[in-house]
Amino acid sequence: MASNTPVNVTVTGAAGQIGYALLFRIASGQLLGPDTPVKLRLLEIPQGVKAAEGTAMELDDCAFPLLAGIDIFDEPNAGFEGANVALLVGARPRTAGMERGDLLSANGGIFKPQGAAINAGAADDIRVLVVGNPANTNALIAQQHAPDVPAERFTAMTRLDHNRALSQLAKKAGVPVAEITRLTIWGNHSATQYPDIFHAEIAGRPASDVVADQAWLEGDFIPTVAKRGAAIIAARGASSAASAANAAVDHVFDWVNGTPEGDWTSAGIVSDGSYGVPEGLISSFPVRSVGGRWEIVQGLDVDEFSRARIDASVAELVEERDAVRELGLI
Ligand SMILES: NC(=O)C1=CN([C@@H]2O[C@H](COP(=O)(O)OP(=O)(O)OC[C@H]3O[C@@H](n4cnc5c(N)ncnc54)[C@H](O)[C@@H]3O)[C@@H](O)[C@H]2O)C=CC1
Ligand SMILES: O=C([O-])CC(=O)C(=O)O
Repeated sequence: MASNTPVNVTVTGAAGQIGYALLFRIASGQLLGPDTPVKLRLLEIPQGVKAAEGTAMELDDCAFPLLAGIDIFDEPNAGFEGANVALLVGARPRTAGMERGDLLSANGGIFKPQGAAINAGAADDIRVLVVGNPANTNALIAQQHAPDVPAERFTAMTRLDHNRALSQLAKKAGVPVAEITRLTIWGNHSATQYPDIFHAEIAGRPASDVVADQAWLEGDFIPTVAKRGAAIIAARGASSAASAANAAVDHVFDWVNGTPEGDWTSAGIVSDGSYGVPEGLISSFPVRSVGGRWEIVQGLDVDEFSRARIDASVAELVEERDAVRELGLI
């Protein structure tokens, strides 16, 4: 994507806590690389515009050489006009005691008009990352309302789960994060997600040999990663923000620039039926980014232990899809 023409990056929920952690990193060049100028298009609800203006003032004050402009909108058609990258962050965050299912109707309505606006006015090469929860199903709603945009351009963020899993496994194995490859998050960005270490490698050796601790895997690793969002809320009194922004940067950077040779990452992408995930659902898979497109890593053995966990998370995605269908959101 490197060129002198600025890339239009639309960020919804720009005045929120993830927005505040994200915008400065985009403007500094971390989203698209150090040679790509960006124009920011901040989309907020009317009550959020003033705070977004304040953030825009601070962005100005950073004098980022790659920041070619900032515009602020309170209407989706204007916000997504000409967008090359859209980060759909704006949504209602989960508060203590609330499960993602509760959020479906509160947030579903936001993503229908945003999908339609992307369909109407975004650039031909638009890439969409949905961060706002429930991310997979919100991405599905937006995608369903953008029939002229290739479905593969709509993705949901499970990179934060992936990074959390990397960090937990690195701690257990006593190795730097950089030595771990081929981890996978399967399914939904929710407590049913399945962080899978059975294909992961630690310095080139199977992670399950290096760790070889089934009790830790089942009783510690999987629940720690899957419930990390709730643990952060309990500790911080607010949901993950800087780590979520970091994961969004990682996701888009890899999508545009490719995943490292020999490794893969995790992203919620539209299923083509691989690994028994019903076609059309937006589910997390092991993915490589090649030539600017996500590809599902094929041919991995899925044993009974993994199969049951993938199936449980996918079943939740099916339930969410059916629920938003009933609400008339897709
Ligand atoms: N996928 C993931 O890994 C993660 C997802 N999240 C989710 O990200 C979302 C945002 O989180 P925070 O920034 O902490 O929330 P926040 O409440 O601090 O900010 C949300 C912002 O979105 C704005 N907004 C609401 N509706 C909008 C609309 N229709 N158009 C444009 N802007 C709109 C609000 O005015 C607010 O400024 C939440 O849904 C949260 O659950 C959070 C962490 C990780
Ligand atoms: O759990 C939440 O509500 C926020 C979130 O998605 C996460 O931190 O993974």
